[in-house]
Amino acid sequence: MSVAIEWPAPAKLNLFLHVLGRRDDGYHELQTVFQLLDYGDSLRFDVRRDGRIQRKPARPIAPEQDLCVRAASLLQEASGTTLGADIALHKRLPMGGGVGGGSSNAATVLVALNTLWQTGLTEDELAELGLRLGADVPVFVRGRSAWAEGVGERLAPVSLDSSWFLVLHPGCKISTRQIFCTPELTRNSPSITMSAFRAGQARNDCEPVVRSLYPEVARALDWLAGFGQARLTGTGACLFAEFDDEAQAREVLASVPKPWQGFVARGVDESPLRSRVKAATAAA
Ligand SMILES: C[C@@](CO)(OP(=O)(O)O)[C@H](O)COP(=O)(O)OP(=O)(O)OC[C@H]1O[C@@H](n2ccc(N)nc2=O)[C@H](O)[C@@H]1O
Ligand SMILES: Nc1ncnc2c1ncn2[C@@H]1O[C@H](COP(=O)(O)OP(=O)(O)O)[C@@H](O)[C@H]1O
Repeated sequence: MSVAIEWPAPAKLNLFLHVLGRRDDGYHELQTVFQLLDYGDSLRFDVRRDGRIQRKPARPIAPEQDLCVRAASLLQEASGTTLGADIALHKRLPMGGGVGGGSSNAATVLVALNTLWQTGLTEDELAELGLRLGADVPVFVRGRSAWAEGVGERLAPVSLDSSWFLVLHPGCKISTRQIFCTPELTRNSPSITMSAFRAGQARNDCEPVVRSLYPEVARALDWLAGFGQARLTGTGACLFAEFDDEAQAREVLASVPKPWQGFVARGVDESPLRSRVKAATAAA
């Protein structure tokens, strides 16, 4: 069966990121707001009867590390289906950029193949499978901007007043693990409330560490601060600023110095993936 539909895999921003402590398993307890964007990668699927799972194009990630392939294999195993898939990924998001591209790809694979394979897992079951692939996968499975705690798996949907974002990529790739292993990282931030966040009492605890390890990110943050409040997303390397309208964001994008790159995107409470699944369910 050939299914030519594009399935969106949107990006996220962490509007703030507090590190509250470290768990016995080495993972860190966080508090964050995930802002979903209407911009990201997209995927296409062809269901295979022979049970094989293949990524197209095969590069740049080896199949055993590829989150698309790993997500499909996990769903295959959990559901017992004998079906497979060819997965075509159109990559727009920078990898290791803190915008959650790999996690979002994995979530879209879980949600799309659960539909195409008719495996019938619930959203909770898909989110639980996603968490095994990465801390950021559940928010993309659920497809709602959210207040998050734990390692990012305790999620409460939020309605944000956000409008447009300029997301800037300074060109370096940052390992999340490296930032969380740095001794100087603040690990004892107090827990805050949503109203404190809305009042601006929030920051990204990873920013001082990333600034000192990656001077290019520090330069980009200082440059963007000339146009608005510049913040790091996740553990970087991307940073962002919010604008009242698209035109302002695009004007700043046009002046981004080379070799930095960027994109402009709208903040959304509901992800394009969730909207797509709802539309498909309503039409069925
Ligand atoms: C911190 C965030 C905020 O969104 O950063 P970004 O990766 O988006 O920049 C994420 O939760 C990251 O999620 P994700 O990228 O899925 O991380 P994982 O693959 O699960 O973890 C990579 C490594 O980072 C460390 N890690 C990750 C998350 C966490 N809460 N505590 C940690 O200590 C662990 O060493 C882990 O082995
Ligand atoms: N399909 C994929 N897309 C992006 N990254 C992937 C994918 N599969 C595996 N990865 C790995 O996951 C890591 C984290 O990717 P990504 O989610 O884009 O960044 P971040 O967690 O910083 O937001 C990448 O550095 C890459 O090695």
